[in-house]
Parts: sequence; structure tokens; C-alpha cells
Amino acid sequence: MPAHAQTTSPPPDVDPRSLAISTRGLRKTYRNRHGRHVAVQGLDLDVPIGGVHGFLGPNGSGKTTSIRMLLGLVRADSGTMTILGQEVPRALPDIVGRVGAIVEQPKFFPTFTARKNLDLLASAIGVPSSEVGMVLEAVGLDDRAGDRYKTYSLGMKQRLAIAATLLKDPDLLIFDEPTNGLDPAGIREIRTTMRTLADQGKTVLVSSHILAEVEQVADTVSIIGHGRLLASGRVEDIVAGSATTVRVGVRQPGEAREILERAGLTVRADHEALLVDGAADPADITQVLAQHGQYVHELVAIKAGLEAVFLELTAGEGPGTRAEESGRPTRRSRRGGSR
Ligand SMILES: Nc1ncnc2c1ncn2[C@@H]1O[C@H](COP(=O)(O)OP(=O)(O)OP(=O)(O)O)[C@@H](O)[C@H]1O
Repeated sequence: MPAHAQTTSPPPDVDPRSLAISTRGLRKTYRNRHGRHVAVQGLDLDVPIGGVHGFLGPNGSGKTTSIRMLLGLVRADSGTMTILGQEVPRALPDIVGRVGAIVEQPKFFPTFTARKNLDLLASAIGVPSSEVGMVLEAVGLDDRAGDRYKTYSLGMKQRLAIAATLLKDPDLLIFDEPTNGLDPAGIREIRTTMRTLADQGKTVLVSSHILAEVEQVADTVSIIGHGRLLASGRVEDIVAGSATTVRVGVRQPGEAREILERAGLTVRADHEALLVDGAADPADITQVLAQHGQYVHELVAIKAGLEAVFLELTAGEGPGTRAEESGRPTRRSRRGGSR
């Protein structure tokens, strides 16, 4: 059994006081014009105290809904949740000062400087204005603090949003897709900021649909699909348990892809080449192809990443397929995860 499969089941007796966030059996159903829609179905999430925790899954997998339930912005149908050891939403008023979150783009005054915007916010929440300089420095905006907000790049705007959450000096930071719309330089800046905050002892929960992006900064991750936990644990443990992806160069990638898929392998196109997951040994790929008159001119084993793990965990699940609706067992339970 791959290592990550062992990490999918949170220990039932884990003490929520040792965790920054914990959920058990969290569930949310939305009603829309097509009927009922299960956005989060029995989610068990454990976020350890300290470090960066990536909350990962494709678009629509239930990340935002889960975060909104934790923050009391959406009511859960069922399940339990704790933040910093306290049961929420009941204890939210007690812990709100220890949690900073960016769930939607915060509103700043475009013609005011960054410093002025934060000064206003600080006085509104009763934080001394001496904190403003410190939080601007923490996100690397101290030298641009006198510039008007409207002149900021998207990455700077996002870092200012993070600075705003730091005013209360929270223990836990929750960032929902903070790098959406940013260019590579902006993404790097946010990653650096998150790393710095975690190194200062804060816990950072960051959601993203781009697994590879968060993989570089996260200490631990939870990967969800269709509102359910697929894998969780330390990044290196999860990746270590995954099969290696193999880059395969062939003259007729279309035909080769069909052959490999018929052989039960997961195949993605990568420019002229194919990325193949699920082979126990790269030699198996060459053998299958050669049997069908396809000869490999490139074969490179690529270190598996979280993206490959996700594909492996969801292989066979069609887009939009919901285990509950289809009555199929979940990947997790098929892998022997128990609660
Ligand atoms: N208010 C709502 N009413 C109806 N359906 C909703 C509502 N909010 C979310 N959903 C649906 O619930 C599912 C989960 O959405 P959610 O936004 O939680 O996912 P996500 O993982 O955060 O996705 P993204 O990365 O796109 O933000 C989606 O299918 C979405 O369309």
C-alpha cells in the first residue's frame, strides 16, 4: 500500500487541542436549480499547529465551502469542527482575535496609501497604529507603504491583504486561493510571505487548486476531491508513496496513448510527449508499446509530485462524478482507509 494511503485516515482519537484545525464528518449540501448538490461530504481535516498546511483540490472540490464553514460564514449540515482546540462555530467569538483569514478580496480605498488603509483598519479593530509598520514589514511592503493602493500590482495587493490579517497578531492564518490571478513573481512573493509567517511560529492554512504551487511551500497537506479527504500528511511522505511519472517520447503519441490507456495506465499529453502514471516499472511502458509497433525514443522517470498523487488517487473518477450520487465506494475506502 502506498505511504499516502496510510495517511488518509485521521486517527479517531486525535486530541483536537493538539491541532490548529480539526473537522470530523463535515458536510454541506447546497440546493440549486438542478437539485441537491453535495459540496462537502464527510470531510475529516487535521491541520497541525505550526507550519504551512496546503488544503488542496481541484476547482469545485469544496475548499472554499469548508473554510467558510470553519469561519462561521456558511452553516454546516452536520459534522464537528474545532479551531485552536475550541469547538466552532460556538466558540468563534472567543477565538476570532487569534484567527486571520482572507476568504474574499478585501476592500481597500484605492486612492489611499497602503499605510493609510491599514491605519484606518487598525483603528477600526482597536489595534495601535504602531503595529501597522510591523505588518507592512512582515509582508515586505514597508518601502512601498506610501504608494496609493491603486498603483499596487496584484501581488502587492494580496500581500497588503495578508498584512491586514496580521494586525491582530493571529496564531492561525487562513488564506483561500491567495495566489489566484498572480504571475509567477507574485506567487513567489506570497509563498515567501507564508514561509516567513510559519517560521515565526504561526500556522498557515492555504487553499489552492494548483497542487504543484503549494507543494513547494507546504510542510503538510490535505488533498480533497468531491468534498472528501483523499490524502493527508507530510508532503514528502505523500509523494514518497506515489508511483513515479514517466515522460515518454514516441512518434505517434495519439496511438501510443490509446495503447497505454488500454493497458490500464493513466496518460496525459505533455507537448509532443506523454506523461504516464501507474507503471510499476518504466520498462513495462516500452514493452507494451513495442508489442504494438510503437518505439520509444525518450523515457524519463520524473519525481512524483502532489499532482501525480492526486491523479493516482482519482484515477477512474470522471469529472463531476460524485461517489455518493453514483453509489460507488470512495477511493479512500477502497484503499482501506478506516475511521
Ligand atoms: N452558494 C452556493 N450555492 C450552490 N452551490 C455552491 C455554492 N457555493 C459553492 N457551490 C458549489 O459547491 C461546490 C464546491 O464549491 P467550493 O467553492 O467550495 O469549491 P472550491 O474547491 O473552493 O473551488 P474553487 O477552487 O473553484 O474555489 C462546487 O460545485 C460549487 O459550484
